[in-house]
Amino acid sequence: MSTFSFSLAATDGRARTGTITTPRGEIRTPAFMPVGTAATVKAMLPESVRATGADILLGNTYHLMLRPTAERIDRLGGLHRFMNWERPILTDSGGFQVMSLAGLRKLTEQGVTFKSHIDGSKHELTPERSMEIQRLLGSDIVMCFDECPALPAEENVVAESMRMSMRWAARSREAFGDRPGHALFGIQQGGVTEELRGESAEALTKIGFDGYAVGGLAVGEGQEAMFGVLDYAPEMLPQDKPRYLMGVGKPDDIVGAVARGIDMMDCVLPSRSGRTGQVFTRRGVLNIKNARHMDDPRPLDEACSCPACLNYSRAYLHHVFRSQEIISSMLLTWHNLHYFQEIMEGMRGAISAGRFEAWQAEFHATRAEGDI
Ligand SMILES: Nc1nc2cc3nc(NCCc4ccc(CCO)cc4)[nH]c3cc2c(=O)[nH]1
Ligand SMILES: [Zn+2]
Repeated sequence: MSTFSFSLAATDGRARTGTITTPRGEIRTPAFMPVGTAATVKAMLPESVRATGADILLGNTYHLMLRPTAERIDRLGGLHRFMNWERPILTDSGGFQVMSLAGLRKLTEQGVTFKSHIDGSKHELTPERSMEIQRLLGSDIVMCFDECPALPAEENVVAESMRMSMRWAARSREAFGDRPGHALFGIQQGGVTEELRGESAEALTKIGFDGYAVGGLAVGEGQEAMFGVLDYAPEMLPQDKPRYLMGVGKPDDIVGAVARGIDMMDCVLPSRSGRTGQVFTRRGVLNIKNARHMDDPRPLDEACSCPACLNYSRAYLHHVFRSQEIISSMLLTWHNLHYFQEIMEGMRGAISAGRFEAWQAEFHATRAEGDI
């Protein structure tokens, strides 16, 4: 079947569970997307990413346009072939990464020009160019080209930025064209101001998209302010389309977002923190570099079935981390991604069974404070 569709299976309060069907496979929601920025989920083989339970991963327009370029990936058969991941890929549109990574940026109504953080070469991103890059990559879910204002920002600055992003959303939609089996997602902006979030949701719904992201969050506002926006923003978006919260987050951010109606999320946290020794478990967070693990024969998490927990002790993981051995990044990343997917699977089951409240209570109860 060469179409893209979303079907809701059950709801429990504001939480939802369902399936996104794409020509490259199904995505079970709520879904967590591992981040594969430079055509790899760092320290993981694609088959290992799949083994953690991921149905879809995220790629980045900004990084791939700079190196190896979208044209080269297209000539080599597209991003799926290039990175040996044949399941769905969502690509971010580049604007956010330009503002957080590139040098010498110039932002106009047309788009943004910038210098590569890799070699200083000059580049331009516009809604039209971002759509072309994501088409060359072969992305299954394409994100509109938007502008995410850095916080803190005055409300009038947020309003003007949001309105430009809405004009760019229309240009993105126009440039995307008609591509059966491929989806284009709009991105809601508006900071932490309910009226602006409503104006953005109205503008996007009028243009019409296959899914809708809540953008402009996880930019330093903190969990309380983020949840405050999520208390109203997701439900401003069409209820029959997937709702994607960009850049989130810690386990308790993810659970709180699903409880407020979010269907998809992505975050570098499990992979990036795995490389710094930070391990997420159902009883809280530990850092394997701490000397207290040096003689500990226990696994990271007695209840975890990932390869790190089945076959290695904390003592070993402490040793290879301290020794800066490559296997350290492999095992800790695998464990963290496995744990994040286990949270998603737990929520999908709980929402289906109408017991999400109880599941949330259990999730919060088992998280000890401090050392575990
Ligand atoms: N197109 C688009 N993309 C986005 C990506 C985002 N990513 C975030 N937050 C990521 C925050 C984040 C950054 C680093 C780490 C690792 C810490 O060790 C964790 C979270 N917010 C975001 C907002 C947008 C947005 O409006 N538009
Ligand atoms: Zn594990």
